[in-house]
Amino acid sequence: MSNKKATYLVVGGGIAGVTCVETLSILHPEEKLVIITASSLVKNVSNVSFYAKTIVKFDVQDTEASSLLKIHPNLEIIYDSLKYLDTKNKLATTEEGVIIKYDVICICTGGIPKLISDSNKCQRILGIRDTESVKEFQDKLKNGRKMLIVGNGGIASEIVHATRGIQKVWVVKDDYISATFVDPGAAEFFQESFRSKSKVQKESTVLRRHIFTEEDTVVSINKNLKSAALGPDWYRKLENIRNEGGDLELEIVYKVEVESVVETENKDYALDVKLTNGRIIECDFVISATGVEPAVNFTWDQVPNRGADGGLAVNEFQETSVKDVFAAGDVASASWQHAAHWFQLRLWTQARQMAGMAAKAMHARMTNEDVLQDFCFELFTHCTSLFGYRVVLLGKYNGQGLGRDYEILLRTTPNLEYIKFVLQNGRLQGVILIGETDLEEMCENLILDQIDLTPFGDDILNPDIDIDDYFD
Ligand SMILES: Cc1cc2nc3c(=O)[nH]c(=O)nc-3n(C[C@H](O)[C@H](O)[C@H](O)COP(=O)(O)OP(=O)(O)OC[C@H]3O[C@@H](n4cnc5c(N)ncnc54)[C@H](O)[C@@H]3O)c2cc1C
Ligand SMILES: NC(=O)C1=CN([C@@H]2O[C@H](COP(=O)(O)OP(=O)(O)OC[C@H]3O[C@@H](n4cnc5c(N)ncnc54)[C@H](OP(=O)(O)O)[C@@H]3O)[C@@H](O)[C@H]2O)C=CC1
Repeated sequence: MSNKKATYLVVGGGIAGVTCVETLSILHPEEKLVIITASSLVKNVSNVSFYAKTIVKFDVQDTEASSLLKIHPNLEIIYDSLKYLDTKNKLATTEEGVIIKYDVICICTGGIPKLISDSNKCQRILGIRDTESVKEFQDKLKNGRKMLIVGNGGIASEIVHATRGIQKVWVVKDDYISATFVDPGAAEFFQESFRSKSKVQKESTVLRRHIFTEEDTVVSINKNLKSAALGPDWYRKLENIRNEGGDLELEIVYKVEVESVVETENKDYALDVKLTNGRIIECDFVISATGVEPAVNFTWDQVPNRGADGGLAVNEFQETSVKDVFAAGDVASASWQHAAHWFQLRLWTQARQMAGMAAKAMHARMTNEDVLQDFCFELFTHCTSLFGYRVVLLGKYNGQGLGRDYEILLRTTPNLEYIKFVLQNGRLQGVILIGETDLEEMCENLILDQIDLTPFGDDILNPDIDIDDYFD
């Protein structure tokens, strides 16, 4: 057992933990900082590019934790896991018995996959989170003939897009695909592109305005780690597996869930998966891409308040209900009063933004300064790629929380672009941009400034009019 002392203690080597260390190394390099990381590889952000003020795209790689020593002269890395936190005496104890006395601490322990209920009984139900789980998936892909994918968010969409040479049954709760990120129209746009496969073929542009009615579906946004979560482009590791067979059939089963998974003996396939509509699907294995739950995997003298999703409830400065205990990334639950166009989704970008905010607030606590919440929490932004297309989501892109009183303006060109504006009282509330639309900056401004767009009518999305000219 050894005792150590640090002004700042950060727990976790994912994007949140590393960002917190990096920000503190700029703000307070002269103070002692300790990071506890369970893995020698930590996450590193590079090639940061700004599409607009708040719309950021970046690459994420694994890097040796020791590389952090170069940026912070007073950093100590402890390769271990946090076991117990005594917040009254400000003592953190690791699995190996190291005790660290800290002044302020930031918990960045991430999340774990939230799997379907039979997963504890069956080895053939996999979740994807880290490099180890992808290796297991790769092995199953090499030998499998048929997989069932359950879930309708980021991971399921990427797996369906990236895997070849294996039969896929995609089971979704909704009546369209990729519901976490897009609306039924965008889902149809993606499916059209699966069908035609030819993305270069330019077809006629369709522009339409849609008044939201009772019949329409409101798309609701939901809700012992060894290494950090994967991120953009992880699925490229799947692309070369079993591609000799070419594309096999993809079947999408809508509006159902998995009721049970039973391992079979002496049958062609190892699993019988029973769906809530009574159908039984035989397959080799199941991918449960059904979301993430916060990883609060250590004990405390006093447990801070939790959010509805089980995460550590944090205020706008990322502080939990226990003084001097901060939290950021997937483990945190954003419990402040959100700005009109922001909400929480567990994403790289938000892990990075929360951790930067936590570091600033921790520094302010140590130096008795005031701090303001960062501007990035004014607007939800997400840049990603789905089914081979660039996707940018801004604000209330699916009308989240807008009730039934909003309009949708759409412009779509099959295989090229899909643009959706969500308007309320003539003002832009959210946007889905699929393809190379070059509209990110204009949309960001229109949402943040809440300009009344009524005078422009449908011209706001007319491809023959350069709308930027209106605002010059
Ligand atoms: C397959 C996949 C693809 C994704 N793709 C994207 C994407 O394209 N775009 C996007 O924006 N987001 C994506 N995400 C989400 C993104 O990866 C997460 O939101 C982000 O990584 C969360 O970062 P974090 O630092 O909070 O958590 P994590 O990355 O989970 O890091 C937590 C770290 O804490 C460590 N830890 C846990 N418990 C302890 C403990 N007790 N003591 C010490 N250390 C501990 C873990 O080992 C880990 O290193 C993806 C996630 C997955 C799983
Ligand atoms: N490109 C990107 O930005 C990517 C981001 N990620 C991130 O990684 C994390 C994990 O990804 P993922 O697992 O796809 O999580 P997501 O939260 O993206 O999606 C989970 C999906 O599973 C559904 N679901 C939840 N429980 C069940 C159930 N019991 N049966 C059937 N469906 C269910 C959810 O529906 P409902 O919402 O109705 O509960 C939702 O459609 C997320 O934070 C995600 O944002 C992952 C991959 C790519």
